[in-house]
Amino acid sequence: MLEIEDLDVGYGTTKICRSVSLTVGEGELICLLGRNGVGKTTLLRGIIGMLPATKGRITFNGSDITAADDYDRARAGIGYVPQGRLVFQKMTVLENLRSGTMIGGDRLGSYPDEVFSYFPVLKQRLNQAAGTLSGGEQQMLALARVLSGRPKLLLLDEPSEGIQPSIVAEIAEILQRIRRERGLALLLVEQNLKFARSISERGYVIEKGSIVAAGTVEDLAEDSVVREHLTFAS
Ligand SMILES: Nc1ncnc2c1ncn2[C@@H]1O[C@H](COP(=O)(O)OP(=O)(O)OP(=O)(O)O)[C@@H](O)[C@H]1O
Repeated sequence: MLEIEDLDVGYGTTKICRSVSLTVGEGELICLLGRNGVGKTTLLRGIIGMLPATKGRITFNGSDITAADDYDRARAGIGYVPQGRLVFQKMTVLENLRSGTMIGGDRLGSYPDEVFSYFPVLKQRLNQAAGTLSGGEQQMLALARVLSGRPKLLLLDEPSEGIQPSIVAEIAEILQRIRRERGLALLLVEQNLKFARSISERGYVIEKGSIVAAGTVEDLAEDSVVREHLTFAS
């Protein structure tokens, strides 16, 4: 579904990601692990079109999208939940959800009821300002908003950051369910190896902007890989 080949991405003349190659198959849950500041977010920004590729190619569902703008990539089915969640704090839960359906082409701003089957807590909070939700609820709202646009591939930037472990486990279960029921593919950026292991089968490790290891999550959880490239033990 997503194929990244030999990609360079950076800010202006500063190259951050170098010769990155990775794939995400249809319905696959893939993790990208790495310590702080190694280029994980930069790579996601390159995939969604916020930053231009200076080398390499991105193919999505058989189409070369390397030069496509961010709007067209979203319309093609790439959803993105940035680090820190970034919901509209002063808008209600309902207004936040409606903003997500714009990308799906539904300009009337309706939202699919099925998102409430995944996140029932949001249905009870529809008229509450998003900024008054707990961190875990805001993460669920950010996920639900993007899912309202019916993406085929979801890019998630450190969804477990700053969220209590029981909610992290709940989010992991919800993501598994969405994958089973909707065939959604996921590229999960994480530092939390335990969370990444709980939902992905395969993944990559990035260090200083380059992929330094790839394999099953069990391979990546080996002591030697963790010691050399990651922060968290399993
Ligand atoms: N807007 C920017 N302009 C210039 N450099 C940036 C910008 N954003 C990030 N960087 C630099 O790019 C490098 C990689 O940052 P990035 O946010 O991609 O790392 P990360 O792996 O996602 O880190 P974290 O886990 O801490 O979020 C860092 O050296 C960072 O300082």
